[in-house]
Amino acid sequence: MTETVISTGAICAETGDLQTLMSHARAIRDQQWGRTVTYSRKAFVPLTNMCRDTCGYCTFVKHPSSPEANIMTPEQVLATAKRGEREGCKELLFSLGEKPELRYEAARAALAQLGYERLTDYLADMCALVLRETTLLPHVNAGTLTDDEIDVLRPVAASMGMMLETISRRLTRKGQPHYACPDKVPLQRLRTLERAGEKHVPFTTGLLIGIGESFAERLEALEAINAAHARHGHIQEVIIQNFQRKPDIEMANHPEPSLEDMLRTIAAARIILSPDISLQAPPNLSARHPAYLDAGINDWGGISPVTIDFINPQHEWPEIRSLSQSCADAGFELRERLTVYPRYLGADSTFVSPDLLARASDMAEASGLARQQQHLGELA
Ligand SMILES: O=c1nc2n(C[C@H](O)[C@H](O)[C@H](O)CO)c3cc(O)ccc3cc-2c(=O)[nH]1
Ligand SMILES: C[C@H]1O[C@@H](n2cnc3c(N)ncnc32)[C@H](O)[C@@H]1O
Ligand code: MET
Ligand code: SF4
Repeated sequence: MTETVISTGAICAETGDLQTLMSHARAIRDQQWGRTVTYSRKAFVPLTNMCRDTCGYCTFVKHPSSPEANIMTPEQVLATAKRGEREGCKELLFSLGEKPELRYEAARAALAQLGYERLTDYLADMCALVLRETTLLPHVNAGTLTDDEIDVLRPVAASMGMMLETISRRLTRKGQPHYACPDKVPLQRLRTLERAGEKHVPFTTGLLIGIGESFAERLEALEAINAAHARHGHIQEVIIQNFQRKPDIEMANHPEPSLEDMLRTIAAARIILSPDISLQAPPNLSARHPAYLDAGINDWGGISPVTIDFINPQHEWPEIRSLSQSCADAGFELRERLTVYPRYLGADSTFVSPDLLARASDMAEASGLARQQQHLGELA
């Protein structure tokens, strides 16, 4: 199966010559995206760290009995958003635990204190608050979503996302990272991808690499993402994220994926996925930027000048200026983008709700100008 990855010749993505594989991937990237690599300047809001799942790799999640368990108040959300706005951010990334109220009384109580029964309704109101009080565009990364949840979030989120993580059901068995995680059952993740497409939501997804999946399973997952995009055209970007070991997780002794493994996977993704899907790898999860560019990525994802990466808190964001320099050294221009990609911002787009569409289009236009001015400023 792995041999069908490249149509132009029989090269196996798993064991074939790495340089050949990467040069195929680069060629596709260069043709579609050129020598521009993008990022979104964002502020990160971990709305709650309570979650009904217990992924073996997650350091973010806290049991409701932990003193660190919390739901952010509207005041806290707004404070972060305002700080981001002052620092020139355009995206507010909400990343949070999934449906804790379905599992824990303490989560229901905390939500009730805020006046809510369902976390998603609170999330939607926090998106609305950010839209009302700031210039930021909300991006929601809240895991699996029902039809109704998408309907509630769609009017107030410019884009949404959920990592598919893996397509492997094996990883839901006892002793595996997704054991007893109802939201990490691959069929549920795939259903969310499909629903987002049916409802025309610009969508981010991706794979978590090195949690016990086989190489063939990664390719299968990429094929599934691509098939959903072929049906609906909604996948704006795919993230290839390397598992990061941390001392306080179940997988504290699980090996991290090697650089070569990451490069093979990134290149395979670029070759399998439709060229119009942006390919992203995070710049803070390794000092591997130039190699990732060589393997075919065109985006670094959200980079925050104001908040840490709450999901991988030990990894600092590269300063945007120094990232820009290292991209330039590799022959790429680093450019800012919005959370929603330009192709969903046409005047007759059905992918963004009307109010948000007008607003995001204006921002795209204005920031294009601002960018030019900034560039000229730097030259002066
Ligand atoms: O800072 C992070 N941003 C993460 N983001 C944010 C992402 O980098 C940007 O928000 C998007 O590229 C939109 O601009 C995610 C977004 C998703 O929709 C799904 C998963 C992720 C995962 C992360 C992550 O681990 N760390
Ligand atoms: C928001 C996303 O963060 C990713 N995520 C969660 N824990 C880790 C980790 N230890 N290393 C890398 N990525 C992680 C998951 O893929 C999740 O979907
Ligand atoms: C820290 S993970 C944040 C998003 C969601 N809980 C997921 O796993 O997909
Ligand atoms: S990765 Fe997401 S779903 Fe899994 S435990 Fe952490 S917050 Fe919950």
